[in-house]
This record gives sequence, structure tokens and C-alpha cells, in this order.
Amino acid sequence: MLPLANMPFMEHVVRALVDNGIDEIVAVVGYQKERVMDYFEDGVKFGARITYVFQEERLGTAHALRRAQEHIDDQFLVVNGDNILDSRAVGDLLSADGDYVILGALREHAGDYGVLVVDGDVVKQIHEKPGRACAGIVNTGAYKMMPDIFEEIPRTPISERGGYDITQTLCQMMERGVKIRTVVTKAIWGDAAFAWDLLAANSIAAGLMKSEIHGEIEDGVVIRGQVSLGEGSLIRSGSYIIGPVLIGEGCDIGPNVTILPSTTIGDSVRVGSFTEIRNSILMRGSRIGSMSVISDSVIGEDCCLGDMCLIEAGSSLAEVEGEFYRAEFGAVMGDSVVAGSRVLMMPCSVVGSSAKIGSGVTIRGSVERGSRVV
Ligand SMILES: CC(=O)N[C@H]1[C@@H](OP(=O)(O)OP(=O)(O)OC[C@H]2O[C@@H](n3ccc(=O)[nH]c3=O)[C@H](O)[C@@H]2O)O[C@H](CO)[C@@H](O)[C@@H]1O
Repeated sequence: MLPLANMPFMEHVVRALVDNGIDEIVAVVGYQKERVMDYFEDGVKFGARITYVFQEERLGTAHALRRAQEHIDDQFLVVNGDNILDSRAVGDLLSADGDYVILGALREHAGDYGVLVVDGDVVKQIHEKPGRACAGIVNTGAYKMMPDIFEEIPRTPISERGGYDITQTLCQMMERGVKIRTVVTKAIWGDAAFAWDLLAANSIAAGLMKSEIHGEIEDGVVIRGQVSLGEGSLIRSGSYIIGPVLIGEGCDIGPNVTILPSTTIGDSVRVGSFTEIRNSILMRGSRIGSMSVISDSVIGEDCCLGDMCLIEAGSSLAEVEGEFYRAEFGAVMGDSVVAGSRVLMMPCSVVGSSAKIGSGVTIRGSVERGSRVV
């Protein structure tokens, strides 16, 4: 449900399916399922009938798929709800020949995905997240399948990660001689494992959106490229906005604010004068003071940053739940973070929800949720 281009991740997926004429969707939901169900309801307003099935415990992708079994009696597609794929990628999968097709994509850094070993367009093996640096065809997690997969899933052994992986199920079928093909798409596909991956996905999604101006733009505002402005939003004089930029409803931006690609601003956001924002996501209800610079960052809902805050982008190690990952971004922030004025956040800062940061503080590394930094 995290927003990309001001639309929940999953809505991009649903739209890509509906654009291809798919009008029946089974959504496997678990964590915070009410948020998904309240938003999509029966799916009719999105152009498809959505049925929900529940996975109480996250026991892997094969286990998740099995929840949908009773609703499937014909060839079907499987897509991840947290990947961004444009409708051409779904089209590539639909038009590919074969009972079983894996949508592949070429990646220079394939090691963090399932890597496909192929002979022509036939998949011979899937190496699940080999880790090592390698280029190759990765499994996008989008598949065309037949209902007999449900006979194989119960024979899937538990993985080292402690779950039942659909990639393992498919490998077993290959060993039994079932032909599984791949179609390598050149269309847009991306996934988001970490909060900072949202930035790349957002920039893809923002580039796909059309410009629509519903709000008010004062005289003396420069707008170039694809820029959307929701109802009741105001861009004050002297502001400079270079798309792709999406601004939601009821926002108050400026005066003299600079917003650079690829930035998405949710509903009811306030950005104070002389502030610059680039390549960032600001979620609904957040407030940014004057003369601040926010770069390559994800700011959660209802955050409040004071004047002259600086979030610097760069490459560093980001800490998530005690593990360190090499990354390149400014800061990622949970919801309801409050920061005073003159706060400096060093590259790859990770700030937990409801943290309170005093004025003049420099943040390095991670701040636990709910903590107070002075
Ligand atoms: C084992 C497996 O499938 N691996 C694939 C999966 O890895 P990856 O490790 O990324 O798979 P995730 O854990 O992200 O799960 C994929 C999708 O299934 C959902 N989910 C997952 C587990 C679960 O118990 N319930 C559930 O609903 C997730 O919310 C997500 O939407 O996607 C990658 C593409 O992004 C592929 O390159 C990997 O080959």
C-alpha cells in the first residue's frame, strides 16, 4: 500500500492487469490486510473483480499461491503485489507460448534475484538469490501457470529461509520434464525490497503518469515536463518545478520552492519557502519547513521537519534491523517523525516512525522508532 506516484504499489499492478483485459483477480493478503481490502473493495472501480484469500503466516511464495487454489480452474497469471510492472510486461507474458512461462528480465546485478539458467527460451534451472555478482536473466516473480501446479506445491520441501518457494516448485516440475519457458521482457519491471528501493520504482511510475493540473498555480511559477497537481493544491509564486513531479490534493507549496525529478508529494503536504526537493517521496500530511534541502529520500506520513534541514544523498551503509546494506540515498523515514530546525541527516540515514529529533542534531546511521535524539 506504500505510494508510488501517489498510487499504492498494488494499484499499479492491478492497472497493468486490467489494461490487458484481465478482470478477475485473486489477491493473497496477510499483514495489514484491511488496508488492502478497504482500498480495493470488490475491485469493480478498478475494472476487475477482486477476491481475497488470507495467508495468516508468511510461509513463502508457494504457500501464498496455494491459498488461491480454490478460485482457479484454468490457466492463470501470478504477479507480485509489490513489484512494478507496466502493462507491456503483462502483455509479453500473456502472448508467450506455453503452459508455464516465467517473465524474465535482464539485470546487470542479478545475484539478489532468482537467476534463470536457460537453453533458448526453455528454463533449465532457477538459482534462487545466489548473492554473488553476476549479470543475467532474473525471475521477475511474474508467471503464467496451469492449475496442476497445485498438485506439485505440497511436494515442495521447506527452504533454507524457512518457507515454501514457488521457484523450488517450478524446479521440481522441470526435473519431471515439464517444459517451462521464459519470455524476457524489455518493458518496465522493478521490485522494492527496501524502503529506499521505492525511489527507483517511484521514478519509473512517475514517468508513466500523465500531466493533470487541477489545483491553483500562482503567477511566476515555472513548470516544465510532466507535472500533476491535485485538487485544492496551491503552488505559490516563484516556485520552479521540473517533472516528472506529482503533487496530491490539498497541498501548499512555496513560495520559491524548487522541486526536481522524480518527486512525488502525497495529499495535504506543506512545503515551506525556499526549500528544494529532488528525487524524493513525501507521503501524505507531511510538513517541511523553509530553506531545507531534501534529496533522494522517502519521508513517511505526517512527518514534520523544521527549517533549514539538510538531507544529503550519497553512498553509504544503511542499517536495517541490525544488518548493514550498501546503498545510495538520503534518508528514509517512517511515519510521524518530528525534527526541529537545522537537522543534518547524513547519507543513508534510516529513521524509525515517531522518532523525535532535536534542533541542530546530526543524524548518522539509524534511529530506532519512537526514540528521542537530542
Ligand atoms: C522464492 C521466490 O519466489 N523467489 C522470487 C521472489 O523473491 P523475493 O524474495 O523477492 O520474494 P518476496 O519475499 O518479495 O515475495 C514475492 C511476493 O510474494 C509475497 N509473499 C511472499 C511470501 C509469503 O509467504 N507470502 C507472500 O504473499 C510478497 O509479499 C511479494 O509480493 O521474487 C523475485 C522477484 O521480485 C524473484 O527474483 C525470486 O526468484
